Amino acid sequence: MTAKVIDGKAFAAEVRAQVARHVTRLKQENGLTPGLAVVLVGEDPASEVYVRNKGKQTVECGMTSFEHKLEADTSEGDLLDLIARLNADSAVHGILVQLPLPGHLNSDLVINSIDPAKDVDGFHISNVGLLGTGQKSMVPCTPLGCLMMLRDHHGSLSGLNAVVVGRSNIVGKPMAQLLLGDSCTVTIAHSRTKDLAEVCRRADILVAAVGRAEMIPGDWVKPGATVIDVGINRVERDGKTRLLGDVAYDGAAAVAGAITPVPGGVGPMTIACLLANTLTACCRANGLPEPEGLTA
Ligand SMILES: NC(=O)C1=CN([C@@H]2O[C@H](COP(=O)(O)OP(=O)(O)OC[C@H]3O[C@@H](n4cnc5c(N)ncnc54)[C@H](OP(=O)(O)O)[C@@H]3O)[C@@H](O)[C@H]2O)C=CC1
Ligand SMILES: Nc1nc(=O)c2c([nH]1)NC[C@@H]1CN(c3ccc(C(=O)N[C@@H](CCC(=O)O)C(=O)O)cc3)C=[N+]21
Repeated sequence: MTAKVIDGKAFAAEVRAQVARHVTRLKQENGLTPGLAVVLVGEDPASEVYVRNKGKQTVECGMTSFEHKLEADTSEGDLLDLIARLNADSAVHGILVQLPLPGHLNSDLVINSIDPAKDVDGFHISNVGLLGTGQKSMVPCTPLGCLMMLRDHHGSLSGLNAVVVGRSNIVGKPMAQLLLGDSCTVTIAHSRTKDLAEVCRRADILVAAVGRAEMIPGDWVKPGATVIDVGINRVERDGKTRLLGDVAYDGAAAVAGAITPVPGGVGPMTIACLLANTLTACCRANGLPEPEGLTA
């Protein structure tokens, strides 16, 4: 079997077009322009590329982008002051603080200082709790993008065996919650999991969010399974920097039913979902109906 390639780049372009249509209507009918503030502390080349892409796509969707680049040695107090100003700013509907933060900053404290209604990453403890109890929340962008692609491919996910490799707060855990919400039988695997190969082979849906280039070989994939590769690993090969997923793509694509590539899979969907969340936050803040199909 040769897997169907799930084209995250094309899917993301559709999501952004949908967001842009809603933004046009919000402007015309309600005089509102959704605004997204991105805060980057310190210099990390990969983060800067990501932040620049986000800013560009935010503007292309008709929204306002506010970028705040702070020195690596910014104090926690100064960062919390900035977040307080963004919380109070009615032109800002979404706030994203790029992670990881430099070591001297307490990221839990920083994230939990964001107004949960503006927490478009869905990392605030209130949003985590709401998601875990099946209540309306802000849903983390990467897992939301994965869920959209899975629903599109499968229709219903009910009763499928899903294995999520990785248990981080930003990908693995919220991904597992969303899959459970769609009635999958969910296993969360991690670095202490015994016989990971065997666990993976049971998966109808295999989500890899580890951060180790090509650690999941093709023979861990159940024939016909859907493989979602969240990993973004920069690797030097033949003197060039290449982007590799957590899954050994060629081997997995030979047995899977469907697979997301890296690049061009989950990454573009993450940014599209960030814009969708900003639109959703703007609608909620103004008591307007939420856009359909753009939330979990
Ligand atoms: N495409 C996108 O939009 C995004 C991509 N990413 C990428 O996804 C990947 C994961 O990110 P993130 O969740 O933040 O990473 P973290 O480092 O926070 O978490 C990695 C997880 O993988 C587990 N793990 C590590 N080694 C193994 C192993 N040998 N076997 C099984 N599990 C293992 C860890 O287990 P333990 O808890 O036991 O240590 C941990 O739970 C990275 O490549 C990152 O760049 C991240 C965010 C967005
Ligand atoms: N508060 C916070 N929220 C995040 O969502 C967040 C974060 N911090 N820190 C870093 C990770 C990583 N992440 C990516 C998003 C898009 C691509 C992406 O668009 N990738 C392209 C390739 C881009 C390239 O060429 O480098 C692709 O996969 O096709 C990658 C990675 C979001 N993260």
